[in-house]
Amino acid sequence: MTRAADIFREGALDGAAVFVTGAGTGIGRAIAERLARLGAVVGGCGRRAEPLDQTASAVAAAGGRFVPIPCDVRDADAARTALAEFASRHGLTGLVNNAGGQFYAAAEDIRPRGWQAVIDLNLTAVFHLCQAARPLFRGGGSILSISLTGAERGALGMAHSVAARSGVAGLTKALALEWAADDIRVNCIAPGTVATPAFQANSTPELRDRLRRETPIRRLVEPAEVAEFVAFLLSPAAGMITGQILRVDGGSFLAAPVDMRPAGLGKEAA
Ligand SMILES: CCCCC/C=C/C(=O)SCCNC(=O)CCNC(=O)[C@H](O)C(C)(C)COP(=O)(O)OP(=O)(O)OC[C@H]1O[C@@H](n2cnc3c(N)ncnc32)[C@H](O)[C@@H]1OP(=O)(O)O
Ligand SMILES: NC(=O)C1=CN([C@@H]2O[C@H](COP(=O)(O)OP(=O)(O)OC[C@H]3O[C@@H](n4cnc5c(N)ncnc54)[C@H](OP(=O)(O)O)[C@@H]3O)[C@@H](O)[C@H]2O)C=CC1
Repeated sequence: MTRAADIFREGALDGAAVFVTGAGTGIGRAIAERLARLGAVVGGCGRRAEPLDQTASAVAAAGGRFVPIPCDVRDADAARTALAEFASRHGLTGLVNNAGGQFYAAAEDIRPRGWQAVIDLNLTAVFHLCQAARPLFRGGGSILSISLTGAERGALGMAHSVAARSGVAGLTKALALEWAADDIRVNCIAPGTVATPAFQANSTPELRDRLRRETPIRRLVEPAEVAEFVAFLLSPAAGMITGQILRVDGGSFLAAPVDMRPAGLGKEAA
């Protein structure tokens, strides 16, 4: 069976202009490439120019349009400027808050700067970009934030990230209500484990095997499966979907969380 669904017709997103954060690598790159193949012009940011240029080359090779705009989303002014620059040239119909991440640590080992770094990246930057996007949407828009499955259930070794993602879940619902009258939809996608290079670099084969076994559908999520869902939620087909936390996790929300604390990485949760 083909795992990475590829269900949309060519040109399904013609006329769309979507800004994707963290578009140089992993899930963000998969999203950027897919949206561009469907006809959207995609603006992508990240701190490093080189990965963005690689996404630009891949998109161009497939005949699409990708505008690399390096910036740090934790710098609110720089992020606003990057988004406004893209929107002034191409318009804006969608925003995908994908840049994010964390380190794994027991709650008692998270120091103030580590806490702040994760909250700034995974929550505060998302708020600033949503706020910046609002006046740039003309005639409606769609905002998606990439979160993490299980945030609302809790997780071991990720207290800072779970707190930030829970904040994003609340923000998603609040903005969905406030902006619905302007046809701005706001949703959150919560993936299970995705075997991106970044995740591989921060995990052992044993841990990945365990995460696979603990996922009711016995495999990890593919970036293309997140990207396809993003395309759907940005499209008019999802016109009545807003304020939702939508999991792409093979059912792992229903299973016991894996202990991500360094001392017990990959072991059974107690
Ligand atoms: C079932 C679970 C599945 C999990 C699935 C999720 C997977 C993913 O999300 S993977 C894809 C995302 N990629 C990453 O998470 C990797 C990138 N991570 C980071 O870049 C950092 O963790 C960051 C988000 C905190 C980035 O912050 P930045 O400001 O760039 O980082 P600094 O190096 O300056 O550190 C700031 C602060 O944080 C402390 N810190 C960093 N690592 C640790 C650690 N392992 N333990 C404790 N504290 C840590 C660092 O020490 C700094 O504080 P001070 O030392 O006090 O200055
Ligand atoms: N992989 C997984 O298993 C899962 C991932 N997720 C989430 O999905 C998202 C993407 O993850 P994934 O593709 O695996 O990870 P990556 O680390 O590959 O992607 C993160 C991207 O965000 C960019 N980024 C990080 N910090 C900043 C910043 N301050 N400003 C601008 N860009 C930034 C990075 O580029 P640069 O370094 O150049 O800035 C990078 O391209 C993250 O939010 C992650 O937490 C959720 C569930 C599971």
